Amino acid sequence: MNESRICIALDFQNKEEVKKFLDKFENEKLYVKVGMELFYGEGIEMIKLIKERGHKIFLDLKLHDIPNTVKSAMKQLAKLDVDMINVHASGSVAMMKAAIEGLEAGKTGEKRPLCIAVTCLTSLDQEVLDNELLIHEPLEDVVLKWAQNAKAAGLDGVVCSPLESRVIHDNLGLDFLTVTPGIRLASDSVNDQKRVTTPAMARELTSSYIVVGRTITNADNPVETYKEVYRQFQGE
Ligand SMILES: O=c1ccn([C@@H]2O[C@H](COP(=O)(O)O)[C@@H](O)[C@H]2O)c(=O)[nH]1
Repeated sequence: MNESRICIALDFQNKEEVKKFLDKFENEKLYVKVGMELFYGEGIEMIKLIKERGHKIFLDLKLHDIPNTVKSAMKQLAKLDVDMINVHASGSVAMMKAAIEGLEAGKTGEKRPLCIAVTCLTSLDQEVLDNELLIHEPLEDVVLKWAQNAKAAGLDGVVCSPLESRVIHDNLGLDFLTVTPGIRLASDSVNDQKRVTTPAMARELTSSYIVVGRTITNADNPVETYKEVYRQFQGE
């Protein structure tokens, strides 16, 4: 099975839970996402364990600070040799350029990890932009502008919802990655997400990668649910 465009969010508390989950997939090579919950709990050892098992890793720490701090942090994180890493686009073009400089300075081999920028979190909608963040532009325009900034800074793509994937690809090209959380099967609860689609819709809307957490990790049968997500995203 070609799993590489489906990224499973390993939002677990500790390595025992992760091992139990990964064991269900036996010899399947996965693309997994390690976020704040797991990395703050288990740290670098968790990354090593997942890599030893041969899985690809998106390290989702969403860096957001002044350029100098982000550059130094990325130099350290580059040593972990993960496949993908990220920052917040709202940190500015200067901050995103600094992230790339840090990754280049710290990389262990020829290639640095892919670096992508979070645009508007998939838990936000127009109402939050307008009333809490005082951003009065249409959400899609904000996402596109921040994606343009990310590309100008030399990043490889963005995190957005599948709903903005097509406008980004139309404007910035298909090679510019859209990594899209906010994925739910039709029968799922949306939980705290606001901008969601099914895997089938994400495929139609040109998502480069989909990020899937609770739909798979909370399923009665995570392997079967993963296969269902895979079938939909492949258009089978
Ligand atoms: O805009 C964003 C950025 C990151 N995420 C992360 O993706 C997963 C989604 O989990 P679900 O359980 O499928 O909702 C989670 O780890 C988030 O931190 C996001 O949802 N939206």
